[in-house]
Amino acid sequence: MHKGYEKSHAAFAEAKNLIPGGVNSPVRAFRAVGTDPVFIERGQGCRMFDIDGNEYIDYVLSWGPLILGHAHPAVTDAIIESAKKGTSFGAPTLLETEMAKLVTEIVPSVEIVRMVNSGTEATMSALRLARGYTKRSKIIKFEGCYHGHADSLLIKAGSGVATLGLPDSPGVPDSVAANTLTVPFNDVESLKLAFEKFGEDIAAVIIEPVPGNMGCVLPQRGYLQEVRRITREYGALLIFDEVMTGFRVAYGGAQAFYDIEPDLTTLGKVIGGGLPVGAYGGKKEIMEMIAPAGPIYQAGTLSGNPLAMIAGYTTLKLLGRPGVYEELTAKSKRIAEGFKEATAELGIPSYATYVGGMFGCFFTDTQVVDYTTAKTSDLERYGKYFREMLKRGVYLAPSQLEAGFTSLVHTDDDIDRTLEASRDALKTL
Ligand SMILES: Cc1ncc(COP(=O)(O)O)c(C=O)c1O
Ligand SMILES: N[C@H](C=O)CCC(=O)O
Repeated sequence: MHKGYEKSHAAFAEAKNLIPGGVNSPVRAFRAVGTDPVFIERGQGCRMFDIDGNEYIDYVLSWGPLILGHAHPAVTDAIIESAKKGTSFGAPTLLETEMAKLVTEIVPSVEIVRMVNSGTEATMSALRLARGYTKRSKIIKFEGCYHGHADSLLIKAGSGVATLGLPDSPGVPDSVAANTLTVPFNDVESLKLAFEKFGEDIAAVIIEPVPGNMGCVLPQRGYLQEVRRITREYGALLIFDEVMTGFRVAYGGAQAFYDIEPDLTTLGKVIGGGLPVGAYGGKKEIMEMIAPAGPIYQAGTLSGNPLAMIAGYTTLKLLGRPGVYEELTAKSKRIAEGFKEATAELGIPSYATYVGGMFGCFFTDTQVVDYTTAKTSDLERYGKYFREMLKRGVYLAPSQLEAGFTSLVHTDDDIDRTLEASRDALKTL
């Protein structure tokens, strides 16, 4: 039985006096879905439990990292054992080399890799590297793609920036913003035009190969190949931001799934197994421009932290078992197709996507291919759907403009219950 949200409401009221907006990352505030956030007490498997005693089947999974579910015993045990030996050394450890070896074996284009502490650090560092390597200033990003909160990437960004309607954040100097060009995703002609005009100045194109920060949007056939061809033609680096798609769309990420070789790759989320980690890697010739091998500076007091490394290493090892990505895909497919089927029966306009362990359920009858089409979704209807699902024990992303995630611990029964809740919730809209 639903136990209400009394304690969560009180906790949020108190938090708002002490933390900006009551949260440590804007997307957690539930602003786009017309309610207060629930405060979480604990997680186990695919379940989360809030402080009022409500239980949820979780499809946010800490925004992607928890592909093995909450508190996976192997990951938790590894963290505890590692913590007993010390929590940080600020000096090299053997595990960092093991981790680098594993990542370079899994991600096809990554020959050498540097660990950082978040996805934001990874993309910010990759851009500095691209600019230093090419000696050019401009970058291209795609409308509705989110690459973390570094200044030059907060232009027409997705995720919380889009949800809160803050397309260009105050505090980013005009001189920085001027070096970021934006084009629509899945639109080859716009990319060509940008290169025809500014080609000599463009250091890099940074792309979410499957954007997951405007809902889950799929690249159209041949699109990523064209992006690769054009960047090569103009001598700009292609950066695949696989912070979300890495180890989630396929073991080797979207680059393995779509068979594209980017010059640089950024990683985060799953690579940390639920602890704060990011990474960037790629061709040795480019990566060796990074200090101390080369002149481009990037550093981190806690980078390569032993707890984060062991959590990530244990997670990646477990993901290497046969059948993992087929299983994740089958689960995402059931969610997306179940949503599509129920909305069709009820005459509600909808569009749904999935790939690997990611899915998107949109309230629009427009095919969602970019940010403009993603925004044709009925955001109010999503808000109501979200609240009805929450009441029925299903925790979805608190914004239509975010992807959903499946894990290895969602069972068929969990998905049956989710689809049942979804059908009930849809009937109330
Ligand atoms: C594709 C992508 N890149 C970068 C980031 C930034 O990562 P972080 O939040 O760890 O800084 C995110 C998520 O936030 C993301 O989804
Ligand atoms: N969409 C973001 C990451 O993928 C959500 C995480 C955050 O900003 O807190």
